[in-house]
Amino acid sequence: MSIQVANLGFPRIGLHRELKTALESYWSGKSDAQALLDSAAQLRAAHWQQQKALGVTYIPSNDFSLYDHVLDASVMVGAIPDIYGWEGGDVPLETYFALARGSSAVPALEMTKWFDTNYHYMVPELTRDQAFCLASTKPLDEFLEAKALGIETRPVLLGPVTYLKLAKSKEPGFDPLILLPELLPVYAEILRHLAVAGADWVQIDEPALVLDLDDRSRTAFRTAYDQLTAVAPKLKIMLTTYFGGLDDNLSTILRLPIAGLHLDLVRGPEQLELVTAMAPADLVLSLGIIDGRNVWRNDLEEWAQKLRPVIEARGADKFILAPSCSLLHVPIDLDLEQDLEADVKSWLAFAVQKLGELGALAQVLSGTGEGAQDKLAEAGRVLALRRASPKTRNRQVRDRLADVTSAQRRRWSEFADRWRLQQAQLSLPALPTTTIGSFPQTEAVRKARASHARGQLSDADYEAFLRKETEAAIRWQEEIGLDVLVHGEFERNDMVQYFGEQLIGFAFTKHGWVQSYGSRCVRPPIIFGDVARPQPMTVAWTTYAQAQTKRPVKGMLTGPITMLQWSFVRDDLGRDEVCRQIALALRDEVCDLEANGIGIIQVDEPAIREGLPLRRADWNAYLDWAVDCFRLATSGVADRTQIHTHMCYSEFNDIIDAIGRMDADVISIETARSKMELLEAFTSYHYPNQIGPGVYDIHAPRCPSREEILALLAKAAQHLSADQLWVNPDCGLKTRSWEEVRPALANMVAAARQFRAESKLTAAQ
Ligand SMILES: CN1c2c(nc(N)[nH]c2=O)NC[C@@H]1CNc1ccc(C(=O)N[C@@H](CCC(=O)N[C@@H](CCC(=O)N[C@@H](CCC(=O)O)C(=O)O)C(=O)O)C(=O)O)cc1
Ligand SMILES: N[C@@H](CCS)C(=O)O
Ligand SMILES: [Zn+2]
Repeated sequence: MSIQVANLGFPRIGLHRELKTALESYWSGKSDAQALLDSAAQLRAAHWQQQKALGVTYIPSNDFSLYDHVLDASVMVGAIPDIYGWEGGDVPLETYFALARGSSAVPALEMTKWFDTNYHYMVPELTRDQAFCLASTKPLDEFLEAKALGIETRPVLLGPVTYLKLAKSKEPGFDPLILLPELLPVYAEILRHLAVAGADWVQIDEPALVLDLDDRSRTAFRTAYDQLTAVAPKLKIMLTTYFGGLDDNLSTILRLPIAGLHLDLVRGPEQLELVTAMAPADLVLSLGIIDGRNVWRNDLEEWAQKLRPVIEARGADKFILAPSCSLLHVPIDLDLEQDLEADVKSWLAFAVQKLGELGALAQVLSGTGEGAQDKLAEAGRVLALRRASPKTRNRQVRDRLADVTSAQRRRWSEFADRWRLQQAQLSLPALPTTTIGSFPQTEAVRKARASHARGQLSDADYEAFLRKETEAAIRWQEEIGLDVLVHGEFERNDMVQYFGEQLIGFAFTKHGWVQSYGSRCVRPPIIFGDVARPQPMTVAWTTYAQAQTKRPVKGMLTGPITMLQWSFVRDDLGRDEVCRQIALALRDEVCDLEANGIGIIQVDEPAIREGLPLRRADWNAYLDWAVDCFRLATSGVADRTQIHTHMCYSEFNDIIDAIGRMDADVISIETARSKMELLEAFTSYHYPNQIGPGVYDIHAPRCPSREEILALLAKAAQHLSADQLWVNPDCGLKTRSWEEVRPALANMVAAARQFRAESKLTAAQ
């Protein structure tokens, strides 16, 4: 009996971001719906064929999405809020994209982070009297589409309990989980359709099972799977968990009448022994042994040794090999990368290579396939070379870190004293106005960078272009009367990649795109060695901008935790240690900016909340080192230098104490979208430092009026004292156009002035 390989999800965006191109062309009206649907179908077909060629037995379908799989689940169950005007029947593409991106008439659904990843999903919005119905048969359609191509697939559904746990309601005090009895019949209906169409297995994703669960949630799992397993006795359910171990939820799961259980053995390796000892003899175990969240080549021989006795004891037909989670979170194909250093490249595996690794391991464990054993030996040889490589260690960096003192993680004086000195230096008005850093990354900016990268635009011409953009941005900020200016980040491709490209210990890819949301992608850098900064990274552009104006220009850096969180991190050193190394490199940058006359420096940490471990028991350890790293990066400056930080996409309640301990002089946060609700965490904490609650929702194209901004400022002033407040947008403006940004920021400045005048506030206290 041979061991089979499963995949849980293939990246959707396409090797050359074909989905991005098709979506953006459709949205801009350059192509029609049919062209978009054709491109999507071509991508699905190519991905199924490729997985088949790689020897995957359980190939996923319905893992593809035009925008987001959680949104697809909402559409499948007909959970479409009334404002979108859907009246039943097929959900038009227009409605789907209105939910995803908003339209001139309606805002988009809220978007937030998918567990602890940098992928964003559209939050389901449910009401107490929510009715569900099967509004889309996408899982069935895609199963049949693959079947017509001669490919048997295993459809993927987002599980009903996780779906409800991710959902929100505008009605206070209502927990969407009470809607489970109404939701389950829709899941039952789609399962029946799949069974009739000939599906053998269905993969139902329940990543909520790796979270801390209360008894109600555990009962919900029992209710759901008791019912769903009875729907179509021949359709086997592979209950799929990932992003962590099951721990205290394990016994609940093992009592469910499911046919298969997928375990993330990368995040929860200890589960293997426990589950194989406790699981019913007929339960098929899908072993997630290849990291779907990282890019390192695997030690397959080690896995072979670990798995052999287990497989012998339980029987090969009771196991499937798989990645730990969907491969959505990794780039597609390493073979495309021609510029990576050969040794670093040999240490890596992207989605295609990972499926190849699983195939080789399955063959070795099954005793089939020629040459598979050689592949394992080759992997072992390469990994030994990686372990011995001098590229991964830097004595100076290690020595310097060993010598870090607690004084280096503390500013000289308390905030109140620092603030007095900063105010004497900067003379800012009350409610100072500023922005978060980036200005529109226009087509011209992206084109110039692309031609520069292709060698078609010289260094001198590219720099001249960027100087022109930066200077124009400074002039315009002066004109509209902003108090603290930014240089606009025109030279940056991405707030993490830009720094990764300049630091030692990082590698970066040309084609390693990973979907962040919708058509937007990022190329996470790869941290393979100790991190060091060979030379200043931002001083030239910041000082250039400062030289154009008498007003203060904020230096703009990405913080250590965000650099870590949005990169692929080496797996041979603790994340905390890697983060400390980045913090030291950034500390030097902060000090260099100060030495070059920059009086305000912002160190962005939008990913600090996302990095919070999924289990509460692990929170404090993480927050302690995360705060330490931020302080190490920012405490090397004099009291007169003002340190800002910025956070977005965050609920702050869970981390408010850590935010306090970060001790930034000023923090800007995203609050406009929640109409200042997110500010409550700061109010109840009595946050003592300065704070800029966002007053302009940058996710929507619409321009906020002066009155709207005034109302938000008044609300913020009810939460906090007016002399603590700054006025700024929710986040950077890189995804917006100048046509949208210009009037919005002018209104923001006008609103701040009016608020100051009406409240008789003068200089910041
Ligand atoms: C704040 N956010 C970020 C997150 N993660 C990051 N790593 N960075 C972030 O900023 N996570 C949370 C949020 C997510 N938000 C976003 C917002 C916007 C994007 C985005 O716009 N991504 C761009 C790609 C950005 C980039 O790398 N640009 C490069 C390459 C541009 C490009 O595609 N060039 C073309 C040629 C262009 C031409 O000729 O016109 C090419 O190379 O083929 C650059 O500007 O140089 C996107 O387009 O998806 C992401 C996350
Ligand atoms: N400085 C960055 C922060 C984004 S979270 C920007 O403005 O785009
Ligand atoms: Zn932001």
